[in-house]
Amino acid sequence: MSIQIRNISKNFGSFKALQNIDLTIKRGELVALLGPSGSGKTSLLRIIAGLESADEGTILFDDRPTHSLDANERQVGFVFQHYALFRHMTVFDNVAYGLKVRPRNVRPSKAEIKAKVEELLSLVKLDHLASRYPDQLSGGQKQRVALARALAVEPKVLLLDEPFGALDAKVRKELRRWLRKLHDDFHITSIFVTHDQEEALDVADRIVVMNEGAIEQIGSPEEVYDHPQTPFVYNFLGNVNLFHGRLEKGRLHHGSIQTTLSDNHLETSGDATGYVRPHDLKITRNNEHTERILARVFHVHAIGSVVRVELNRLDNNEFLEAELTKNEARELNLSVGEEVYVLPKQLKVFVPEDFSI
Ligand SMILES: Nc1ncnc2c1ncn2[C@@H]1O[C@H](COP(=O)(O)OP(=O)(O)OP(=O)(O)O)[C@@H](O)[C@H]1O
Repeated sequence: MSIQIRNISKNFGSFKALQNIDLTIKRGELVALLGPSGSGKTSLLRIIAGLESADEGTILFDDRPTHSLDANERQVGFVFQHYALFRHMTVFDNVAYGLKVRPRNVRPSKAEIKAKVEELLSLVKLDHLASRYPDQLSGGQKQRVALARALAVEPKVLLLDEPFGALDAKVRKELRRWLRKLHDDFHITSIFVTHDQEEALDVADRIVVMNEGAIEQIGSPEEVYDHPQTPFVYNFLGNVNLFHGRLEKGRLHHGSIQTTLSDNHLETSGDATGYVRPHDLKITRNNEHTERILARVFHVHAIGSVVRVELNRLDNNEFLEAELTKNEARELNLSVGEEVYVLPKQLKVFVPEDFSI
């Protein structure tokens, strides 16, 4: 099922929770709604689900307005942050529930329900726990039951609201892989809400970045991470170094340095901020480059697959963070306190007239 979200707005009193949201989700896509707390993700999901009504706008499922569809026709499956399993039912009965309560004329036979539930439980690797009750399961296991239960009724759309939010980091990672795999197997059009950028980047086909009730950017994980269109997206998706300065004739003047810009800012002049990802800062001892920034190594964190280097600029005393691979770090062999040169390999400039920085 494809989903079209057209010009959706929602107010709570005078508060604008959603403003003119337009978004098309293709059949079979897995889309993440990503944004900070209060950005409107859950409100949008609830409107798509029909649990909440919009003040303006329309939602279409396969080109049909959802307000003309009753709950059964929508065929939406849900998974919420808090498992919402029936405590007095076994795992098996929880998964079977949606099928058992179907009207008699469309209800599968007992044997068909049993086969379906067993298939789903084996898919989420919980077949050995079918006769347990929710209280006898870990949080991760409960969420897998919730996923199996949502899938049992063969929904056309799967909506997940922070499905792994209450779980610890390791279990979250494992369940992310589950979600991706289930999605690849079933190709159900799915939307999941998260405030965790890593989760969105890891799992989604496309990410919708939300801020203050509006969409900041829509794109593949690579697009939103490598080519943020707004300062907000830069800040929200990963670490970034800011170079506050002035733009003049295609150069950003910051501290005592001028950096020549690759993008089109030749016509603009005035205050501006340069954004550079930590892995786009090159550290060198070579003093030949005219646009180099002199900095002192402040700290080297060598934990994990990347080496993070904190640097203190000597011209304006601001701090920078660079990321090196283990090999680069080994070759450079930096010592805390030594002076080095820093060069931005890629720098994106935003001017405050366009965005509030
Ligand atoms: N029923 C309501 N009445 C009044 N305000 C509401 C209601 N529901 C949501 N809001 C407000 O709308 C804004 C958006 O809420 P929403 O739950 O959609 O955000 P969110 O991005 O999902 O945040 P979180 O990650 O914290 O769940 C918030 O400021 C919230 O306080």
